[in-house]
Amino acid sequence: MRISVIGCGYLGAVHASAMAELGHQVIGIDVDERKIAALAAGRPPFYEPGLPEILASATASGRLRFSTDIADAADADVHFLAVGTPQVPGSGAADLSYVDAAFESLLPHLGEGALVVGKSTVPVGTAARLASRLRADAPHASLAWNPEFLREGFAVKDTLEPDRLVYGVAADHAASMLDQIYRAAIEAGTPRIVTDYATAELVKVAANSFLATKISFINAMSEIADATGADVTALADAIGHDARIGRRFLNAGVGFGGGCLPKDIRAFTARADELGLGDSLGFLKEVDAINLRQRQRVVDLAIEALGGSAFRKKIAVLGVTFKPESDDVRDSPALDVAVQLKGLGAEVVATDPEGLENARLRHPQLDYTSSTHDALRDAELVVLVTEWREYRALDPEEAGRLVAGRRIIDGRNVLDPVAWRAAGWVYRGLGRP
Ligand SMILES: NC(=O)C1=CN([C@@H]2O[C@H](COP(=O)(O)OP(=O)(O)OC[C@H]3O[C@@H](n4cnc5c(N)ncnc54)[C@H](O)[C@@H]3O)[C@@H](O)[C@H]2O)C=CC1
Ligand SMILES: O=C(O)[C@H]1O[C@H](OP(=O)(O)OP(=O)(O)OC[C@H]2O[C@@H](n3ccc(=O)[nH]c3=O)[C@H](O)[C@@H]2O)[C@H](O)[C@@H](O)[C@@H]1O
Repeated sequence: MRISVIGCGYLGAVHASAMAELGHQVIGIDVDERKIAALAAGRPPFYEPGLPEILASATASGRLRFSTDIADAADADVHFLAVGTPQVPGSGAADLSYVDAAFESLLPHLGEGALVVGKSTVPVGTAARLASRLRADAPHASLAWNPEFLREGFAVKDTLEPDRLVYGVAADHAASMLDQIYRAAIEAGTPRIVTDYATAELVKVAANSFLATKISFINAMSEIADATGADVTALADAIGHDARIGRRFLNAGVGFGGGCLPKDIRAFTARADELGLGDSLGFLKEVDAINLRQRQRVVDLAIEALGGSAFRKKIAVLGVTFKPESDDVRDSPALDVAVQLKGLGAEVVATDPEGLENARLRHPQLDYTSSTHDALRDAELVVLVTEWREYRALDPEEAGRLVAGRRIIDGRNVLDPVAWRAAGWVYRGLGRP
């Protein structure tokens, strides 16, 4: 199939490369010239394990090209829309201006029988609106909504071997075209749900809302655990053995961040409000509030560990990205904690294996180092906020020789409290006695 992918960010660059890996002829389009130049040269503009390999092989084979000119997408049979849908500043609603602009720019280039496939996460009702636009101005083309469930850090595997495929379609031929694209996954047994536009749009935000709720649930339990001396990690293990609950996504800590979960639950709530159904999703506001409270809890624990004030104290912040195996710092709890501590007068030194470039752009006021040792050296407090493997593997004795005070806040509950305390550290996790 000839495919275009419009928007080559975290989602689109991986999707374009993975589609070429499957043997399709792909063109990636983006308005960002630097991004396109890097991708065309076979260099991913962000960190994603596995992407360099498939991008390099696909660009070298000629199956994958990139352009900033949407007219270069005109030959494609299928056009994936993968542009951003960020939060409107000051409101929870999704900003659809990028989707609308990309869609409008594509309209004049749609060939006979072309299929436009939405991948971006959008408020329910968006696909129906774009479909009616197609009927008016490009009736020879049609629309499908095919939400994406990939996780950063596992994006290549999740794209090539998804848990499920969801197609929101208005006609059978759209589903057949998508089947041709995803033939390899379908033949490998990937479940495929063919449904209407509204359901497909809702599946995506419902999935992210459920995941966010699961995390906030366990974080609420961690607050109760802290107040009662219980251990939230043992609690998660115990309830997680019940297959109906499941242990995954029950890790208490500084909470969820990133370019998706936080904005998606807010956009879903805003859409429900528009539909007059605000009460139905009222609990998502609580999910959001619990999540933001976790960041404050980490800051409060830090102050407490420092005897009541962070002023002029050196604090090593381990991690700036919203999760390991990604360089993404969008709505990162780790960076939020670092910024708050800096605001309280602390001398914050943040470190991260992959996220420093993005963090510097967003928060130039912080001090950064790429060396974990330099961050730890003479610190009076260590705050672990992103559980990169190298931080999980820190040796308490070795780290203890670098710091000025053996105090650590484990914002991800990933260290062994017994080992750290045995090495003389004051250890605090969230919901761990
Ligand atoms: N990042 C992720 O893990 C996932 C993201 N999503 C959804 O996918 C969408 C994209 O997310 P990300 O890739 O993370 O965002 P991103 O911000 O990394 O990428 C969006 C890209 O679209 C480009 N763009 C904006 N307007 C354009 C236009 N008119 N024409 C061509 N390109 C244009 C931007 O330059 C940027 O490179 C969002 O709706 C997000 O919720 C869904 C699943 C996973
Ligand atoms: O719509 C999206 O963009 C994507 O959002 C999430 O993927 P992602 O944001 O890459 O990261 P997750 O692995 O879901 O983690 C999200 C956040 O939750 C936090 N988290 C995760 C699990 C957990 O138990 N506890 C916890 O605090 C992570 O640290 C991270 O900050 C979903 O998992 C994907 O299925 C979805 O496609």
